[in-house]
Amino acid sequence: MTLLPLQAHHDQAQETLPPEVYEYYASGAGAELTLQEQEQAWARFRLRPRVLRDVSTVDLTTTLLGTPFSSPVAVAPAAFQQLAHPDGELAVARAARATGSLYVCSTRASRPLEDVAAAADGPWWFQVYNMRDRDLTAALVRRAAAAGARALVVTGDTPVVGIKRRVSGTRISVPDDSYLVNLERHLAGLPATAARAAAEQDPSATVDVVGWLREISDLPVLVKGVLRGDEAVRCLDAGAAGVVVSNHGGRQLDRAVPSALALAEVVRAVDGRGPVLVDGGVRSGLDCLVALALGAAAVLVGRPVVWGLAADGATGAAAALTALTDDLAHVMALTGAASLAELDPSLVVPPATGW
Ligand SMILES: Cc1cc2nc3c(=O)[nH]c(=O)nc-3n(C[C@H](O)[C@H](O)[C@H](O)COP(=O)(O)O)c2cc1C
Ligand SMILES: CC(C)CC(=O)C(=O)O
Repeated sequence: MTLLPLQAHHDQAQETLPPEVYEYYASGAGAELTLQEQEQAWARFRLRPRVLRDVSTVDLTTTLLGTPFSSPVAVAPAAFQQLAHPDGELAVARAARATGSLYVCSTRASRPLEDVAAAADGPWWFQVYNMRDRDLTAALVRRAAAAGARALVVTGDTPVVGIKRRVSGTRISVPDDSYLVNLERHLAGLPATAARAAAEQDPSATVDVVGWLREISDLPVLVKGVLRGDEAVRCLDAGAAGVVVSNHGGRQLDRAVPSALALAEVVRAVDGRGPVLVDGGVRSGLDCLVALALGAAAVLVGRPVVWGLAADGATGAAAALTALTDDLAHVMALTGAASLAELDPSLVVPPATGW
């Protein structure tokens, strides 16, 4: 069940955003089976609480790749946030700073990276789309590193962009000044269509991209979009510092397994070699609790932050993060856990069958 403040943001965004923009954010690929199943999948787990523990204070602080955060609820990378609110990524970065959450900035940010970094004014990570023009990718990554990104998150599930039928009739055409804001200076006056072609994801990219990104940036690299244990190991063997279990919010391969059902296998396979983060359909403290108990180091949220942004700028995005964090603290108390270290798989009963 979606937390009430998140539902209110969603409803307000749906009422106020131009319909094609709302549909762009809300939609999933194909018949949207993964999109639908994703939220429900978290609710298929049951809990085995502990009793009579001192939960007078619940400590949600955590550390990711050596950086402390106030909460394990983090902001997933989401493209073109200026379509939701004029402040776009700046507002979301400010929201993450206000709540002490990790902010992951998308390659498709619609505000200049350096301005986003200044708004984040603290630890943030940069999501990388490996573009057809490698020099363009390298230039952007170097700028992100220079602006203070502490890690790179390379998205592995988007060799080509999933077809969202809902928007295919009225496909939003992202204006060039939003699309190219971070790219055009590296593209030496190419016309907009050629620039956008150079900036497409490169479908020939392999896991070698992990080593390349490390080399050019000197930053730890995580791979996002992992849904199998063996693939997680392949990424780590290629030099990844961690992985993000994700199906891109149901926007890429329809019928991909919900993240909730992939997480335990990936955690087992990674076996402590690096952090495993997760996203997809997280809409309540209980969803976060299940993810953390199964071994996630942090839980990223995509659409709820976008709806908060659309509803009320930085204040709305921060309210979404705070609502999730407060709800997590509440259900942790009910589970008998006073800190994240007290969450473990024994608290969770998985669904009776795989699916
Ligand atoms: C509108 C939108 C844009 C997104 N843009 C990106 C992106 O630029 N890069 C990326 O790696 N993932 C992107 N994602 C996927 C999110 O990072 C995340 O995996 C997903 O939204 C999580 O699911 P949730 O929205 O159900 O929380 C996007 C998701 C949405 C909804
Ligand atoms: C440009 C797109 C691939 C951005 C994205 O990741 C998405 O819309 O899901």
